[in-house]
Amino acid sequence: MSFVPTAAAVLNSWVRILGALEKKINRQSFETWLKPTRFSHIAGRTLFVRIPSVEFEKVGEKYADLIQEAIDNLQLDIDDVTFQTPQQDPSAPRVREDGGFAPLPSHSLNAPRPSRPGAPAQAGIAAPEQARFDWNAASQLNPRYQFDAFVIGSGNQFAMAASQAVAERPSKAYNPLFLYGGVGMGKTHLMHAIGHDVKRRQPHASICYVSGEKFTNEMINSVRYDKMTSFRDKFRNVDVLLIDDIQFLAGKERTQEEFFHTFNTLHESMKQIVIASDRPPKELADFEDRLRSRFEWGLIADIQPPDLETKVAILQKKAESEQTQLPTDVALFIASNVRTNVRELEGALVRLIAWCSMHGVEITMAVTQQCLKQFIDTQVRKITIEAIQRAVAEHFGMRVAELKQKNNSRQIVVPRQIAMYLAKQMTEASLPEIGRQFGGKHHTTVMHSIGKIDEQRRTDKDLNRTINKLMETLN
Ligand SMILES: Nc1ncnc2c1ncn2[C@@H]1O[C@H](COP(=O)(O)OP(=O)(O)OP(=O)(O)O)[C@@H](O)[C@H]1O
Repeated sequence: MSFVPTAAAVLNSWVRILGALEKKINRQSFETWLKPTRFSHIAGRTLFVRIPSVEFEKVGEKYADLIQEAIDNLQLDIDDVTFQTPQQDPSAPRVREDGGFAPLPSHSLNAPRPSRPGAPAQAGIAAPEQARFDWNAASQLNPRYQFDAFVIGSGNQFAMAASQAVAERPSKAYNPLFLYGGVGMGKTHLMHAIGHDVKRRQPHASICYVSGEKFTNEMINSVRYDKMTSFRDKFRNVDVLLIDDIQFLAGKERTQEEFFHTFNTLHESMKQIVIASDRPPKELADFEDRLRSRFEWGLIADIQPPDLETKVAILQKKAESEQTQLPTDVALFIASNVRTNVRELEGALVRLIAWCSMHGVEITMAVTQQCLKQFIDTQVRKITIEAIQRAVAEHFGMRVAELKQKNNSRQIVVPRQIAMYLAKQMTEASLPEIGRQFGGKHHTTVMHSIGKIDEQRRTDKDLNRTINKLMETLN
């Protein structure tokens, strides 16, 4: 079997190159030109490195020979190294001159603002004596969701770095931090990890983790039983508010209104807010603009599905925490057969471990294939054009029938083209068949739509993200 590099090995490639360069370059040059650079991602055999500003572009030229030498010596599978500023790679965090990350908007969003009447005047973490809801006693934090249990891969390293920065400097690094990504990608894990980490550094901090659904239900009950004062007191007096699945608030005007004030109070008193969602702020349909725009005040970090190496590393880490020996070929087999959802990946492993312990057998490839057969078979179930249409319509907040109409307004055309593209990618339907299922479109129209999305996807990051997300949902 060929060697599969671990996620850590892939991720650390730039760190390892830097390690080699550090030995060859004088200290001052290294500190000035190389230390502020960061690994960004790897695409194919190109390593992308983030640089704080265009001045750093010359790093590539200046140290080209030494970089190449390091790549050769370290036997890395890299043909090219590209240096990009955050502007060239807008999904990346900005890097300050001191090497830390700065918020995307250039003006400081974390500067103290005048307090609103009634808002706690003091910034930072308040003293423990303050009368408030006891979030410690009610702790919602899962002890397993810690930073060191989180496996870093190219799809989540940005979100991880941002979460760690927030945990280290609550309300000063990025406020709010908005994490988004598909189902089971680790958003909740990162939020809890932030909570644990803040708590470790500042034991008196009150950390509130709440889902959008729970926030809504508590609010409804408080209205019903005339307890709005204590509801407000509870959520507006925390040091760190971690609110998960914010998309649940879609269309719930009163809850949004309440959350808007909670957000303002906390932000103005320099308390940290972390929000998780299944989509970026601008795709949150049925949300008030004033809320959506606030979500964009700090830093937005997405989590992309894990690649194969990351999936293998996650499995190995989970097996380790269960004190189970997981052979590499088995880890690879599970990682390649279970699609992108980490929760399902874990589910497969838990099932395998339980099965082997019940039958008193070692984990081998044969046993794994037998035990996970049904699990894997359901994974490869067929995806239909109807399912694609439903997913696309739901994502864009429209009706399936609209995708099939003769309406050529932009709001309809783009989702329709995306749906046709997905139909081609994810089903075996022919172009005429796809055309038929979209209200009788000619196959050349279908071909044109697919070509258009295929091309745009390469340059339009948001579109690419939307497509990845839809594929993930459908899988
Ligand atoms: N990179 C990772 N390393 C280790 N475990 C991970 C990673 N990503 C996800 N997990 C694990 O996968 C499971 C699902 O993650 P989590 O609940 O955080 O996902 P989510 O993005 O919040 O999903 P949802 O949108 O369904 O709430 C958790 O057990 C989590 O620990």
